[in-house]
Amino acid sequence: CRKQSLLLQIDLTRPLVHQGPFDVIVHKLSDVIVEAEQDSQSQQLLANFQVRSYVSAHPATVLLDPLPAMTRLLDRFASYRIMSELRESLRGECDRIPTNTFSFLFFPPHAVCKTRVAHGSLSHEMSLIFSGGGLEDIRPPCVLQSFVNHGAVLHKVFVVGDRHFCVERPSLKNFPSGACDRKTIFFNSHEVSKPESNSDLTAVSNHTASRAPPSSEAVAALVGELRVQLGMALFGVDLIISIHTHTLTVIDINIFPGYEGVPQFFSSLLSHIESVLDQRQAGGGPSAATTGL
Ligand SMILES: Nc1ncnc2c1ncn2[C@@H]1O[C@H](COP(=O)(O)OP(=O)(O)OP(=O)(O)O)[C@@H](O)[C@H]1O
Ligand SMILES: [Mg+2]
Repeated sequence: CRKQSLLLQIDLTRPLVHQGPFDVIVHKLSDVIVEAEQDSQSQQLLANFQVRSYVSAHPATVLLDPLPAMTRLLDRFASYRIMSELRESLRGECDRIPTNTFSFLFFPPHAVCKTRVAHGSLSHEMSLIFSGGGLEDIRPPCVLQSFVNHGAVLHKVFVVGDRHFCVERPSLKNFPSGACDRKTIFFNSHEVSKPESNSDLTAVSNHTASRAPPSSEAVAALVGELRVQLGMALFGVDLIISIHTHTLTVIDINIFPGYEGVPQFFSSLLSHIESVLDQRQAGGGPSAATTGL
């Protein structure tokens, strides 16, 4: 009967309850949830969707991904907490994942300032500050992350259930370490780390270190741990490798990232859905099924 399954696009202008029944709902509501705080049209879309009440009325429906898990990642405070817990839990297995928590007691050479809200168009407006004086330029609520020189290479890991794929993207270039009086640089993250990005901020000098990819064991350990901690199946992790210490730093965890650069996305998603439905049939129960694991 699975062979006869249908793929339906949900019509957000009609109540979800009139459109099912669904075995699995795959959604990308993160931006709509953030925009609904300001925008009445997005509020209306969410009101129509009513996925929470749909899932409580249909507990066997698998939601990819569950809203509480996903909503947590809309707040960079929460995702940075997850990143630092990750470091603790991987300490034994993988010493290559260092701290990226920021201490206000010691101003690091440079810091990247990001909005607290992690989704929506404003969340990509960032700044790079070079001294304690640069703190005057930041607009709370925000988070500060130590800037790591990483040779202008970003490694984006795309997770689909138990599979993951790694692609390289442009990234911020290296800056000379040490105290300096350089002015704060304001940038939009999409100008530096999209496949087509071509910004002065990503221009690489001849002295850039060679681009060794991250260790596949380290990435697998990291992804495995994150799947458990997040309870999500569709997420991305952005990694950089320090040119000085060669350690990996997690700089970002993304909800349902743009999988355009992953040709295997659709087949991996289908096979993940098959395995979740098989678990459900075998009596895995709704709570196991809705975790998206
Ligand atoms: N700690 C850091 N050290 C060095 N560069 C950083 C750091 N954090 C961010 N960057 C640079 O800024 C870019 C954007 O950062 P980040 O991934 O947090 O933004 P985003 O807007 O959340 O991204 P996404 O498009 O994945 O949603 C990175 O791709 C990288 O080039
Ligand atoms: Mg990112």
